[in-house]
Amino acid sequence: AHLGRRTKHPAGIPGPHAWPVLGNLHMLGGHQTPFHAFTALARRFGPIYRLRLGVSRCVVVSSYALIKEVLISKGAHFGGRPDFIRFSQLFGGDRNNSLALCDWSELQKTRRKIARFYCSPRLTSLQFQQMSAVAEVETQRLIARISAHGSANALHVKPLIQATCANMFTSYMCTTTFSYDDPAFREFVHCYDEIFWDINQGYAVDFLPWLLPIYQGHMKRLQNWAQCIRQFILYRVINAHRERLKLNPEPLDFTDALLQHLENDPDLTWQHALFELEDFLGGHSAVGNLIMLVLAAVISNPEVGKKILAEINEVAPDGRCINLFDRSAMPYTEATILETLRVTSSPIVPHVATEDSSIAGFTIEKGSVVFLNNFELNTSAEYWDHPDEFRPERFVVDGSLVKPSHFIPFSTGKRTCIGSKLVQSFSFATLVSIMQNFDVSAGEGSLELPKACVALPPNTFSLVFTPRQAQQSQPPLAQQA
Ligand code: HEM
Repeated sequence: AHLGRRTKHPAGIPGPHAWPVLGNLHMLGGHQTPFHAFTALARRFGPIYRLRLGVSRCVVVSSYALIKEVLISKGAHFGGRPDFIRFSQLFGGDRNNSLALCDWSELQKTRRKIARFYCSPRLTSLQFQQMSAVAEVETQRLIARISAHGSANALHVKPLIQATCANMFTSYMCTTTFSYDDPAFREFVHCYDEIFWDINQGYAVDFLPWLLPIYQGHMKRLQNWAQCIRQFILYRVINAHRERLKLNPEPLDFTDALLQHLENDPDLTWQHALFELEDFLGGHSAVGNLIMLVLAAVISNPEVGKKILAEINEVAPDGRCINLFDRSAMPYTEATILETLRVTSSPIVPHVATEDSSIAGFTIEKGSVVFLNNFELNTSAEYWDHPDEFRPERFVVDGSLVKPSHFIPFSTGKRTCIGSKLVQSFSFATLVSIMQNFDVSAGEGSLELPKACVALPPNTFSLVFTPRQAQQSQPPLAQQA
């Protein structure tokens, strides 16, 4: 009876009746994901409604017009992040150590500025050339490794793809790479994958902090993964950079720039660089998961794979290695990555009102958590033709890639994703080199794409990689490596 009742909020925002203690938390259960619940509630209460999730006062915004109001026109009022305990556990007890989970501050502005220079290089810049070169080297190492496995058995390829992406990130940002066989590196990559999976799950303890005692084991695991990652970054990346910078203060890469900036600021220490690198290098995990999802989508939609292959053969008829400068000539391949982002619909990290404000004329109190329901934006028939179908061509108009303005997989406004260019570049490079070299087919495990989540569990489906006939005239890459 509670569920159907509309009550009047003092501020007038519509929303369901909230139970004592749980608030509306119980309403998120019984749906495939919390975002399915948000969408179902939007059908009843409209594009803005309020919820109370345990201790948190929340607002859910589901239309493009209102999402823009929160992120752009009133971005300055909604730049905070929620105080979920798990967020702090990952960053040494203080979520403000994290770039993605901290509240807005001057430090955050500066960190974003340094990061943007490296993460969003212009096509004509030296950084872009470096990114392309890194992608080429690392994808060739991946191809060699897959070739060495052979096509007789399915391959649990996720750890390998994650290691490739990790090396792309460490090569580009830290001028360092690691062997696939290095046990500490494998553990580092695995810990990130566990964290990425975990952070993409919703837990009641985020909203009911008194449940913490029964989540102790879970929190300890999170801390241990984060600790393992930081040890690796400290001993295998930062120490060498600090030593080299003492001899030559000219910054060679992102890590140098970060260390120099932080060491010149009396309020900051090199530990800030450690947390920052933890955050940035962790981006590789998102890229690796996305590549796995794109491969699953391509296998499940064979006509999509054929069209990507046609682009590959047109751009590189001689089988040469495709690089990032080829991207503009391969709109369908790019569109396949975008379509995967659309259907999986990675949630926008919740925002928090940092002052009293309003949305759609409704008063929003400081401290309210704002959920931006981009799942609705990505899957509603209001915004897309046949939204349930996997159709990359929706992003290709007259042979060019076109993104509708309501498609914001990396969000928009002042807290927009810093890594979107890295994602699009490295996922493109990995996808085309795999498809250029292998016919990829299903192994074991379901290839169904998750909804409202861009993460797959660390132990997920395997795939079969059969070398393409066309490549057989060239020396096998496994022998070249
Ligand atoms: C599949 C890949 C990825 C997707 C779909 C994605 C999407 C997003 C989204 C939706 C946000 C929230 C923006 C907001 O709150 O308004 C975000 C934030 C962020 N992303 Fe990504 N991201 C991806 C990969 C990456 C990578 C590779 C990096 C690494 C460099 C990265 C770095 C960040 C950072 C630092 C933030 C926080 C920015 C801030 O709060 O100021 N992301 N991302």
